[in-house]
Parts: sequence; structure tokens; C-alpha cells
Amino acid sequence: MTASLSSSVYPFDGARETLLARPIPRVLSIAGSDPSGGAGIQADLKSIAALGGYGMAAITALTAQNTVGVSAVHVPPAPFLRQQLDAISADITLDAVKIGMLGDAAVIDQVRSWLQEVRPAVVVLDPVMVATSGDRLLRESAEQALRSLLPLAHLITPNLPELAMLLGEPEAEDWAAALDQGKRLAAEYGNTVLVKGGHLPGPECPDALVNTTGLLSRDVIEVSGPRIVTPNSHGTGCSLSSALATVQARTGDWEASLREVKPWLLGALTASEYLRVGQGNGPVHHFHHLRQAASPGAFAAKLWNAAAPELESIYGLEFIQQLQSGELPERDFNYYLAQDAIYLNGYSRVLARAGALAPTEEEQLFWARASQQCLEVESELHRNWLSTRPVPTGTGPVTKSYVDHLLATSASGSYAVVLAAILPCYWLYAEVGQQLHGAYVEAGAPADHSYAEWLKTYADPDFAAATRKAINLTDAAAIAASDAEKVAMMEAFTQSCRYETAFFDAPRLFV
Ligand SMILES: Nc1ncnc2c1ncn2[C@@H]1O[C@H](COP(=O)(O)OP(=O)(O)O)[C@@H](O)[C@H]1O
Ligand SMILES: Cc1ncc(COP(=O)(O)O)c(N)n1
Repeated sequence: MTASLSSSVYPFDGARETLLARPIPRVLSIAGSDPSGGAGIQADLKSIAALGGYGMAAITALTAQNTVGVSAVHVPPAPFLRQQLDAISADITLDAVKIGMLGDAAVIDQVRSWLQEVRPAVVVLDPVMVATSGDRLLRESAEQALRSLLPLAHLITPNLPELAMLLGEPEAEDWAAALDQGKRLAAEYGNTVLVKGGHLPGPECPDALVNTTGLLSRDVIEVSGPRIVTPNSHGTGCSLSSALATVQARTGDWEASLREVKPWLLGALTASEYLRVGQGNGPVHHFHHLRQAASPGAFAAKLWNAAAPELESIYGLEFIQQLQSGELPERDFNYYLAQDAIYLNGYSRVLARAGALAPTEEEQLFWARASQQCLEVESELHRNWLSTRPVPTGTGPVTKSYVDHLLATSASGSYAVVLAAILPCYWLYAEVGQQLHGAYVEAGAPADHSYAEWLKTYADPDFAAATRKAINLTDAAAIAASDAEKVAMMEAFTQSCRYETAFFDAPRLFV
């Protein structure tokens, strides 16, 4: 039983593969090479790394170019691009894909059929046609083929000439006309369009996410910023699109991604003067922020490494295996539920404490809501699950120790340390829940499974979103924390992880 069970509960290669957490997103750029390092895959790899991702590149075309212009383009045989793409996707899970220069229709065909097969979770398409210098990077005859790629992208990031060309219209002359075109393109292909203001005059340089299907909080989300007076705009479009792909894989939220990427790009444009590369339109400084702060996602990645062995232990527990197979004795399940209700009451107080310590109103609201939801789940447990069962009433030893640990941390720890103690209950529970629910669905969602109703509660997208947010807030708190505080965060986090495991194992020991 154990063998077949572990393969169904545990479809991936150990706890290393996680369904929710992408602290270091694996991002593939499918683009052309710019040997001067400012645009194309070179800009993409720098941008992906600058935003905390792991970058990969499948090269569609080689250009001979510098900051002044493009002198030659060589497109290798398209089937070889397909070999590159297959080699990557056969081995590596891709959290996001960014597509840039494609060169010609044969290349586009290969990319299209590969995308149709692999269906990456995040696809950002920068429909590169003409370089800043005015040189063509896509054959005119391939423009129709490029349109056929649009339905396979989640986000399209055309500049104004590209937006006009995709619609077959004259170029927009002001921001209102550009937004109007963006809306029409988004409606035509059912995806999100990023309308970019780089090619318009004026002191402001706005960008806007446009989607008319209700995916965003509004049809148009504008993020403005000052226009930097600089000739160094070579590769801004490439850098923006690959940075967005990376952050989107981490946050799952286009608006939040743009709000994170836009200031970074402004910093890169502002600091471009320090690079002194070339005589023409120089590149931007992708790593301008490096000395100022640790990269986003880095601390969350460390936490995840600490949690991975614990997750492995959880999947090995008899309780989890029996819950999955349906063979869990009812009295064990009842004990678990009763302890969970007691735990949630204590946990809710600690979430409220996080709200009290939060540095911004937005974070305060997030934790205050979480605290309230926790009490609501507790009363639902009593109403729907515990009222009809014979359950022990006292607080078990593991529940007591876990809640005491959380309360002690919340009494004396900083905001960052409290978040680190809180996080495993979100993260490990969400991971275990997704695995259990996934395995249940894979087994055909049998209605006669003793715990079918319970397993179904694990498929809650709101909880997954809240977990992602809790991870990001903890990571952000770590960036602002001192070294000593980071050590305390790691201790609080690992201790809570151990209690998570012990909590699932408690029915075996104490019933
Ligand atoms: N001078 C500038 N100052 C500030 N942001 C800029 C400037 N030029 C371009 N950007 C930003 O760079 C990104 C790329 O924009 P754009 O130049 O319109 O596209 P592309 O590089 O594809 O031609 C956008 O986010 C845009 O707002
Ligand atoms: C290989 C390659 N890909 C894309 C661009 C466009 O970059 P930009 O529009 O910023 O000049 C470029 N110049 N070279």
C-alpha cells in the first residue's frame, strides 16, 4: 500500500518540487542574441537574475549589432530551435516563458507548436519587429505568423508601432489613442496587453495593463512614472518583458508585478549613465539595485530549503497516507479535527498580533482579515464537522506546545520574526493540501472515499493566494531585517515546521 500511495500522493521528485512556491522562478527567454549585451537574450538573462529568477535562453537568431544599429541578422535553421526548446522542457519545469525576437515565420511556427505542447504557466510575448535603431528584426512576411502566436500568450507587450501593426492601423499619436488600441487588441485575442508609453513625448512615461475580460481589478490599470531624459533606452522593452515574466511567476498578479518592475526599470534607466557602453543608444543598468538590498525571493528560497525535509517527513506519516487512502481510523481523524479547532483559536490571536505589528495599513488589513477568517474556519469546524462526532475536548500536548511557541514568539518577536513563525501553517498546509487533493482527483475523485468531503476542502484557490501573499510579505520583511533578526526568523520558522509535522503525527501518539 505504501508504495502505490507514495507515488500518488507524491507525484514529483521529492519535496523539492512544490506546487505553490516559486521563490526562484525558472524563466526561459526565447529570443535573439545582441552581442553588445543591451537587448535580446543578454538583457533578458540580466533582468531575470536582477528580479530574483533563474534565467535560461533558447536563441532564435544571431544579430551583429551595437548601440548604434544592427548590421546583420542570421537565423539558424528553425528545427534546431525546436531541439533547444525540447531539450529544456524535457528536463526543466518552466515557471515562465518570455518570447522576444523571432526573425521569421519558420521560427514562429516552431515556437507555436512547442507552446501548444508545453503550455507554460506564464507566457509573456514581446512582439519585437523593429529595433530602437530602426532596423528590422522580423521579416515583413512573418507579421501574419506572429499574430497567430498571440492567443498563446498571457501578456503581450508591444510598443506603439508594434501595437499599431498588430491591429493593422496607424500608430497612436497620444496616450488615449494608445489605450484604445490596447483595449481592442486585448479584446480580439482575449489576453492582457501592456500598453507602453516609451514612444510618446511628455514628462510622464506611463504604462498600462489592459484586459477587458475581467481578469484584472479594472479594465485598464495604469502605472505611471517620470520620463528619464537619457539616450540609453536600448533593450528597455526586452528588459521589461522578461522582468515581468519573472515577477509574475512569483506573485501570480500582473498588477503587483508591474508595480514591482516599473520602479526597477526606472532605476536601471537612471543609472544607465554609469555604464558608459557605446556611442549610440546605450543599455540600461540592470543591477543598479544590487548594493542596496538583497534580491526579492532569496530569503523565501532559504526558508523553503529549510521546510523541504519537513514536508518529506509529513508525506511519510501514517496519518497522511491513511487520510489519502481513506483507511484512517475515524477516531484519529476526529482527534485531528478537534485539535485543529483549538489550534486555530490560538493561531488567530497570533495573526492579530502580526496585524498589530504590521508597518503598513495594507499588511495590517491582510493579517486582520486572516485572523478573522481563522475564527470563521474554527466555528465551521465545530458546526459542520465536530458537532456530530464523539470528540475529545482537552488540548493535546502537540497543540499546546505549538500554540505556546507561536504565542511566545508573538509576545517578544519583531514583525519579521512573527511572520516567520506564522508562515509554515500556511505554506506546509497548502502544499500538503494541494498534493492530497491532486492525488484524490487523479484517482477519479471516488465519492465513497471516507474523507472525500474533507479532501475537497483542500482545493481552495483563496487559501493558495493568501499563502503566496504570506510568503511575499515574509520575504519582504526579511529584506528589511537585520542579520540577527534573520537568524531569529529562521529559528522561528523551522520550529513551526517541526510542529506542523508533529501535529499530523499526534493522533497516532495520543489517541
Ligand atoms: N525615457 C524613459 N523614461 C522612463 N521610462 C521609459 C523611457 N523609455 C522607455 N521607458 C519604459 O521602458 C519600457 C519600454 O517601453 P518602450 O520604449 O515603449 O518599448 P520598446 O523598448 O519595446 O520600444 C516601458 O516600461 C516604458 O515606460
Ligand atoms: C536581439 C534583439 N532583440 C530585441 C531587440 C529590441 O530591443 P530595443 O527595441 O530595445 O532596441 C534588439 N535590438 N535586439
